Amino acid sequence: MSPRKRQRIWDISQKLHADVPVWPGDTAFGQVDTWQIGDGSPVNVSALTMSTHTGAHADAPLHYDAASPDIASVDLDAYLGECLVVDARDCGAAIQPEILPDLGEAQRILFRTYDAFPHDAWREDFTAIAAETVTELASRGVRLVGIDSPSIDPQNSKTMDAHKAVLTADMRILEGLVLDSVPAGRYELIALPLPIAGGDASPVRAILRELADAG
Ligand SMILES: Nc1ccccc1C(=O)C[C@H](N)C(=O)O
Ligand SMILES: [Zn+2]
Ligand SMILES: [Zn+2]
Repeated sequence: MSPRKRQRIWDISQKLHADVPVWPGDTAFGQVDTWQIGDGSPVNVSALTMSTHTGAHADAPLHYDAASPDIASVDLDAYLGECLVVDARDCGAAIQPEILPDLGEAQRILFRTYDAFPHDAWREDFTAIAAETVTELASRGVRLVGIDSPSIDPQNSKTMDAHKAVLTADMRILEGLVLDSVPAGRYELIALPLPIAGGDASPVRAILRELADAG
């Protein structure tokens, strides 16, 4: 029997550290030592302080609707399975429906909007997703929409139109992905949120894996 071909993996998560850019006014990432090896302790243990929306993360419906489920209550199947990565660079303020390619059978769509992900500084001019695009994706059977931007709505949005369109279609959201090294195409997505009780979002370790049937 021929050896099983290793499927390539792309890590599409941001590294978490003290200087990771966060939403203006939100909680900065912090890490402190609780115990350290030596002085009577056999182990190192630290404690984290962070916004639930730090780095690559999954929004819970609770984030944009107070009566909706928390991140511990969402089904996991939306965050695991075949996805389509779409090159949406040069879309300006928001991704419009007209740029959508033929999605085939894809139920998960990830949009790349950066040439180079801004790891070192907050960029407020990020590309969002027009609510009409969310609605069009839902009409084509899409269950999860992801993006490398920190939000699917513009930073100054007060109406959260894209999130509300997601709520209407009961879709799921991934934000803060890093897609710089990922060519447009079909992949297996694995990006599972933590079961944080009452959580409005959860960090995820998001990866893409080459599909077994890829040529
Ligand atoms: N931390 C925040 C604080 C206030 C308002 C928005 C944010 C966000 O991070 C945006 C979020 N990722 C979103 O789901 O749109
Ligand atoms: Zn978020
Ligand atoms: Zn969001």
